Amino acid sequence: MIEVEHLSKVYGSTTALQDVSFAAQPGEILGLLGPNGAGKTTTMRILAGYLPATKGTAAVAGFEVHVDPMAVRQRIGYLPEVPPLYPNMTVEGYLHFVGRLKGLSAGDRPQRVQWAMEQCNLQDVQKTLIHKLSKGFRQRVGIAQAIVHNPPAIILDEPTIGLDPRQIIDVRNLIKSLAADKTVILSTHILPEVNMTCQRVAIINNGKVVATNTLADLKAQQTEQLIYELDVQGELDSVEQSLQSLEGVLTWQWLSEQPSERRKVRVTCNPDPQVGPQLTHTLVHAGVAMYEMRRLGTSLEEIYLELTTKEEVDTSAESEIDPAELPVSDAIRHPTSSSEEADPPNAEDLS
Ligand SMILES: Nc1ncnc2c1ncn2[C@@H]1O[C@H](COP(=O)(O)OP(=O)(O)OP(=O)(O)O)[C@@H](O)[C@H]1O
Repeated sequence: MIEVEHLSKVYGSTTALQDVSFAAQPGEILGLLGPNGAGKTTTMRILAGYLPATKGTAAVAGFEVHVDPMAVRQRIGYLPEVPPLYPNMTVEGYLHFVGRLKGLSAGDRPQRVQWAMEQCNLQDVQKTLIHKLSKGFRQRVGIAQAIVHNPPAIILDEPTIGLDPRQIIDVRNLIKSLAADKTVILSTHILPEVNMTCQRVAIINNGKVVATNTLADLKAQQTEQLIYELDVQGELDSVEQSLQSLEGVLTWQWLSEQPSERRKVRVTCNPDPQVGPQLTHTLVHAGVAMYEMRRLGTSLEEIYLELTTKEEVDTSAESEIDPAELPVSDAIRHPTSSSEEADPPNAEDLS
């Protein structure tokens, strides 16, 4: 139903997406998971037809976005990060207005608006002005405007951001009910969101898809390796030669470049439990001082962190903050860069 193939997007000197591919089928909720700035919004805006891709294709129900944008817009519902609402309209009036923009006939509109309000549990506030609604209700109105024309595909950009826990549960349940007969893609930077709502996840980092799988398979895949983080002091060559000499060591990656030859290194090994003791023995024997050796777990949070910090770490040798030293939950829930401001509501966003 939704197919994205080799999508790239360049904004001036910023490459926001590089060769991104994934697909989602009817009845499925696919989570697009990644830290701030990963490229989630860019992907969604291209899919919704609001932004041209630099390369690659995005298609909905067999229609390519750049070839037949009108056909795609009729088949897709899009909730941007900030819903494009008109605060001085009533909920019902606004949904009629959006229905008209989306090409619903005057005869069909009352029934479709009623249906969207029922789906999103908005009947009690249908005559209320939008600016008087709570954030949770405004989010539901945002979802209602995305589904009012009954599209088979829905894309939701961070649909639960800023909601309180009760509202989050309500919106998640609403999304699950919509997915019964539709294809839903939602973006989030929060792992629990995917865990709670999605069957499958595409993890995106620095504009690239670094994993696509069910969460269960993702976990199974990662437990085929053991990962150790070492804090060592010694000649670089001695450390690297020691690592190279061990059969169980698959790869390693320096996490920090620090003075006085003390560094952190992340070592990926095959799952043989003997590799850990062998590592210690070989390094100490080579005259390398070991301050710490930590085996990284395989919780989903750690897997996500591993997948989404790899490249950052590789290229951040000179940065003052070592991402590997951030607490896992902080790095995931409180990424350092700020969110992109969504476009201000305008009539084009409603079309
Ligand atoms: N209009 C633009 N002009 C220039 N660069 C942009 C523009 N929009 C996005 N970018 C850059 O493209 C990259 C991807 O941004 P995007 O908003 O798609 O990420 P995101 O994963 O949705 O992030 P967030 O979770 O913060 O919304 C970032 O580096 C961002 O700064």
